[in-house]
Amino acid sequence: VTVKPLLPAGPVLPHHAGALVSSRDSGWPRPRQAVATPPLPDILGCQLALGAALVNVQIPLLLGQLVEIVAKYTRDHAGSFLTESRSLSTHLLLLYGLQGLLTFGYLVLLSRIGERMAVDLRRALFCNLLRQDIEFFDAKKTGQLVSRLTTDVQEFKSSFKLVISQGLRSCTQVAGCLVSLSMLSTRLTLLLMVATPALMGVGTLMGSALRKLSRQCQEQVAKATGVADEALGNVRTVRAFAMEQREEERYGAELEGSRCKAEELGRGIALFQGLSNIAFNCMVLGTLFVGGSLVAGQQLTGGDLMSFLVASQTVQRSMANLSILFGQVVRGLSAGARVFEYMTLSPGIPLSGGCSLPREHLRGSITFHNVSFSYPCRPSFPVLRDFSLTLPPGKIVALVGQSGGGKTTVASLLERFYDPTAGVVTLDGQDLRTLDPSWLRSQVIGFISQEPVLFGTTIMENIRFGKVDASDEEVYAAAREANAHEFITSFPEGYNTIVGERGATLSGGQKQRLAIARALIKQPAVLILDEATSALDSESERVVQEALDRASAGRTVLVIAHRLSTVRAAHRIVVMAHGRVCEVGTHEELLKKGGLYSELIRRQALDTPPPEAAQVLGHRHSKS
Ligand SMILES: Nc1ncnc2c1ncn2[C@@H]1O[C@H](COP(=O)(O)OP(=O)(O)OP(=O)(O)O)[C@@H](O)[C@H]1O
Repeated sequence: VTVKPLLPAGPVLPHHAGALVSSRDSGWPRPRQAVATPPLPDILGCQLALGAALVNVQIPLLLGQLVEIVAKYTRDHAGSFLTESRSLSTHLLLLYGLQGLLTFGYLVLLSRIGERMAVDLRRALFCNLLRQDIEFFDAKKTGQLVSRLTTDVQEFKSSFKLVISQGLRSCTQVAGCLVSLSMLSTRLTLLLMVATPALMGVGTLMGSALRKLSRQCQEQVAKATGVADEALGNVRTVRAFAMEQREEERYGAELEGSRCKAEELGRGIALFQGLSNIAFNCMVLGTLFVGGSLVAGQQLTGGDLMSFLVASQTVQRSMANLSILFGQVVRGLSAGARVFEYMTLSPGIPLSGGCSLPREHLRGSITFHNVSFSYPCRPSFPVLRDFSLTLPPGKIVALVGQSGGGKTTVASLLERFYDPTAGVVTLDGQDLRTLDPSWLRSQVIGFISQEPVLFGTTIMENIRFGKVDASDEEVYAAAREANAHEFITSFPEGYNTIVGERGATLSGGQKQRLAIARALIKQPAVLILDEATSALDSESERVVQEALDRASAGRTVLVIAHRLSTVRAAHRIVVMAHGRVCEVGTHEELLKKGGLYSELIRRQALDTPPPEAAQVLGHRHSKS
């Protein structure tokens, strides 16, 4: 027995801008440990943003001084305007240049930091999601998980970027300009401090109503997209039922709903813009009016009034930015919380770690000892009760019983998708819980289900999914064993044929044979066939069954079957009812016994079309 250390059960956290290191354990890249101190680009980005804001505070003051010189020449017409204004203009030009450079610098850095952070978050989240227990996926919708990977990370990244680019800049500008303003004129500043928050309050109220409307608008668009997605994704069903017209109408109705909402939002934004233009212009007029009377009373110079106007505009713009930013930050934080909620989840069954048995000593004997089990999402509904079963090495055991009786659940426990609530499952006498799950799944057990899922890549890659490092020769051998080589080579692109999304360009029988090749390439000691031929027509079934019979030789095989005609050859047939084993024997023994199995056979014969029924019944009569 070789023992691998258990992977740390803790969450996978992203390294902020970090590269990933490959983990041999899982085959998935895992992020390096999170670093405690912020990396250099973050600090530099903040410093540049701060610098740009401080330069912005300086500019109104210099503009005021320039206006003073202009006013002086308008009054006196003496001396050289160019000479007097040269140094100030050069200073301003330099500040403009510096401000542009700093803005360029911090935006580049910010974009770099933000994008890398988003990639790190997505990778770490995806990595952690793939590690979760199957029960986690039972309870969650795929769309919800994908949305955390896309929309939520995007929202979190945007608000992070906004906090630094706008938040830091706006706060610095508000603080700096308020100091400048109070130095220019205390009375005007007090007036501004009363008027601005009042206007901001009204603006914030209107803004939150608009945001609510915008959310409703997005939800309506998402609804319309959902309808289109469903119709396009299930186009075959839509075509088969000639429901194109109805789907068009459904989509049209949702689109109409989103148009109404979007127009309402447009009207709201227009009103907001119109009112805020009036408010800002009134503020300018008010400042000019009060400031002008101060200038007339020689309490303020014309240049100072100009500085005040520019600086007060900067304060108003910055405060407006901050109020928008607030809503964005709240949304970003809740998106971040949703992302981190899944990133800090730890699976109950680790992906890898534990013992593995050397291949030469592996016999493939499986035993369920008094296993009881309920699905975690339905804990009060027992699926298996005191269930005991032995799969002898190299033998075929068939599991039959009523639909919903728990047959697939037995296979899921064997794959260790779940752990039993009570009792033990063993492989060659070793409790499955002590064995390395990734070794068990990738090297011991081959699973072939009723509806095989293929990936939208080449046939070669799909078969190699069973053994990542398999050579081309191994792939060909597995395909031959699965009766698939012939049809694959008949395609113009052969093994490089792209199978389409979920294998849509292949027939059911072809998909199933690729799934068999994919399972066989790992040379599993134990094979689970869960209703593997039930979705096929009789000709495909014959070809697939032939491949399965060949694959079953010398392996421990668990066949789960509805159609009892497919399990007659099994070394042992186990009949399940109410989560327990109620009969065990060969086909003949069970027929002789006249219990549940013979009842199932009788019922199936009645349901089966005449020729097959005759065959089943004929077989039954000849044996009994
Ligand atoms: N992921 C799940 N979460 C909760 N309950 C489940 C889950 N999968 C199956 N069940 C329930 O467990 C019971 C056994 O299901 P299972 O799929 O094992 O039956 P089965 O014998 O394989 O049925 P069939 O022959 O129809 O495929 C059923 O009542 C089913 O509703």
